[in-house]
Amino acid sequence: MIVPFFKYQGTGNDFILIDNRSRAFSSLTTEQIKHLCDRRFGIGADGLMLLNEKEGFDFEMKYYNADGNEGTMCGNGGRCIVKFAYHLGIHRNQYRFIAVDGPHDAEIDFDGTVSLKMMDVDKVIKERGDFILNTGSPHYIRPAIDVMNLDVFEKGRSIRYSKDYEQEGINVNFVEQVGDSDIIVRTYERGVEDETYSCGTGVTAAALTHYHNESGYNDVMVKTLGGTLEVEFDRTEEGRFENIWLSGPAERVFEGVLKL
Ligand SMILES: N[C@H](CCC[C@H](N)C(=O)O)C(=O)O
Repeated sequence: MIVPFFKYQGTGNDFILIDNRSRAFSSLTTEQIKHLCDRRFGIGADGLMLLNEKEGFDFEMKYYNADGNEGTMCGNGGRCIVKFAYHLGIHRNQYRFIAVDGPHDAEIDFDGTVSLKMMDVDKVIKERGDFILNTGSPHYIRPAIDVMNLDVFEKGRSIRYSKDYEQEGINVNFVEQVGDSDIIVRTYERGVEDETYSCGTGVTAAALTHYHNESGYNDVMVKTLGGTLEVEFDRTEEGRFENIWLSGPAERVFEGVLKL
């Protein structure tokens, strides 16, 4: 099988993108996807996405983690696939696509920044100072001091493989507050089973737990190892999060052709 592919990254969270509108690549196996994402024996990426055609939407996003298994929602991947759609000639003022967690709106700004609307969040569990919430993917948030010097791999891995999460897995984010509306986030990602340079749903989850306005509009700048993302949202009186938008860069890095 000949597979034309494109490599994208959004704040250093990197993905293989495949145009599957012809349905020619729907039969990629877990082993094949894992191999393509391998950084030594394959192309190398944190995840792989298929862009599928979908009635009633601009496209469908099908996301796989680097371990080859279908993942839950990927925020940076969602932003990258919108850029990919644009590069494939799908031009819209406002995009609407369907992903595993439901429909998403998205926009490409004049400077190339991609903004993605995330699903509403109404449940945040607080546990001994930590937070657990689902922003399309499940996230564990642990506030941290001096996060840049933290052993994120070891500490993240131990939470991810703890009794409560061993089975389903969870993404683990360490968050340092550096200003009223500025945070630094480092993430251990399940399915990659390593720290990634950035995780969009994780950054979103971290921002939601670090609101500065009790209710109403909030705007949080989030620094990751791979760059800065912005999260805007409304917090209702009841503590529900709505109109959540994740914004930042999403770039094509290279393209190639693979023989499988
Ligand atoms: N990197 C992704 C998260 C991928 C989700 C995956 N790690 C899972 O929980 O299945 C993001 O930008 O949101």
